[in-house]
Amino acid sequence: MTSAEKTLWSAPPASRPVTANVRVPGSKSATNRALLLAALADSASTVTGGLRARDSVLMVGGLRALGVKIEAGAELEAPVWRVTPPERLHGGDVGDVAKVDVGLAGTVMRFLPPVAALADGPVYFDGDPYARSRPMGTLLQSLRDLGVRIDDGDRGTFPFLVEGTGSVPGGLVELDATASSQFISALLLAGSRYERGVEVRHVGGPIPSQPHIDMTVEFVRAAGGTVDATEPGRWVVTPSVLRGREWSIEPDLSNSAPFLAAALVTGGTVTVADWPARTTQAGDALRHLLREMGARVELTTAGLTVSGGAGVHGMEADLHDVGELTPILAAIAALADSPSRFTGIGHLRGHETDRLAALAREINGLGGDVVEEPDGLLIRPVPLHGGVFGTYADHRLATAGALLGLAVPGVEVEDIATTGKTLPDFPAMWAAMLTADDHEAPAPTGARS
Ligand SMILES: O=C(O)C1=C[C@@H](OP(=O)(O)O)[C@@H](O)[C@H](O)C1
Ligand SMILES: C=C(OP(=O)(O)O)C(=O)O
Repeated sequence: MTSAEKTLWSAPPASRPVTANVRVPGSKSATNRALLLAALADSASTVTGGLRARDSVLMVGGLRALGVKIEAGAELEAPVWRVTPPERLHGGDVGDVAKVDVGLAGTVMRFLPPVAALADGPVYFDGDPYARSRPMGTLLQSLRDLGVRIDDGDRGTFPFLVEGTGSVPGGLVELDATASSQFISALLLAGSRYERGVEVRHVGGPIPSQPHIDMTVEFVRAAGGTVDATEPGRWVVTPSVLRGREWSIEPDLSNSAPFLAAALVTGGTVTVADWPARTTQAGDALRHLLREMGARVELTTAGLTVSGGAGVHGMEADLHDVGELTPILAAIAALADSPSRFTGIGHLRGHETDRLAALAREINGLGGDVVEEPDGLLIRPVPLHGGVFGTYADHRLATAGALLGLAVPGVEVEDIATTGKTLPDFPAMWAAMLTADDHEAPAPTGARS
């Protein structure tokens, strides 16, 4: 599709402060970890409340290609999958290989090759054209270091063939995970099934997205695996049998960000239901980040309630741990009453698109003043005007454009359907939030923090 042919979505402006209760679907990161660990377990599992969006559908498709039985249950209350692992993960035969489509999903492109290495034959990986631009070479080299044969035609990226032999020797591997925490998570998730387990040592600068690594450790342990994470930059997973179990998935807190931000920028109140009291999700940081930008934030038994009305402030923040929140925070910052500087996010150049370049280009296209820095963004708020907001197949660029459109008339977001990567029905959810006349946000009571 040329950009002229791309569909434009007229972002609805907010005619008054947004007041709504919102329920967001399950966490992408948690759903894909649970599905994968269920596939490696010794017996069947259920995954309840998981995300049904492009990234999890790709994970389901990839696991099915490896012979895992995944049945979707009735969805009266919450989506349920029943996952039955096969006796042996199945590769293909030469000339009839198993095929995994990773789309543009980091969790699928990084987490599944270490699983495919356990299959009894070759597994072919490919994805969206832009998947080839996302960092992969480090993971492929790490798998080779652990005894896995991979034919990537020396490209270090897609397409490639993982030549599964039914087992992986495993052991010690040193890698540089400055480009993505997912390299580490990928090896820890599969490592229990390697003959010698896996010892991962990071050599390099700071690792991004620590909460996501914490989530991985938590999930492997919850599946019955053993992970030693006591030494910074080193993780040891001992060989062990993973157990089938019932996984219950929390709402995706990072995907609640545009809705909560809508309350802040319009001076309204939004409550996101079922916010966990304790979680490893990166999105939990919204509680302090939105407060710093001027919101009133209360965690109650009803959920997380964010209210605006006292102004929108810029902030200086190191977003290294919570990089996936950057697009929405950048949109808030462009509407604030003082400048913002976000640092520690150079790795966002390897996300769904080069997010630093894309945010600068698109906000500036609306008249903004955003400067791309080596490891972040400097955002000076100035009056914005309408125009096309490009999204580059990036779900979080699209929701950032929608947020800007609440405050700036005439914003046309390109390819809003790209939100389906992690948030199906985003336009309908957004419209419901804006028309939620009769949805009075509950008075926050019983605050937990
Ligand atoms: O493991 C995960 O589920 C994720 C890890 C992070 O990746 P990076 O460390 O590559 O930023 C995060 O940005 C991504 O949205 C999800
Ligand atoms: C970086 C992200 O996704 P992925 O899992 O594809 O890396 C994201 O969702 O912000």
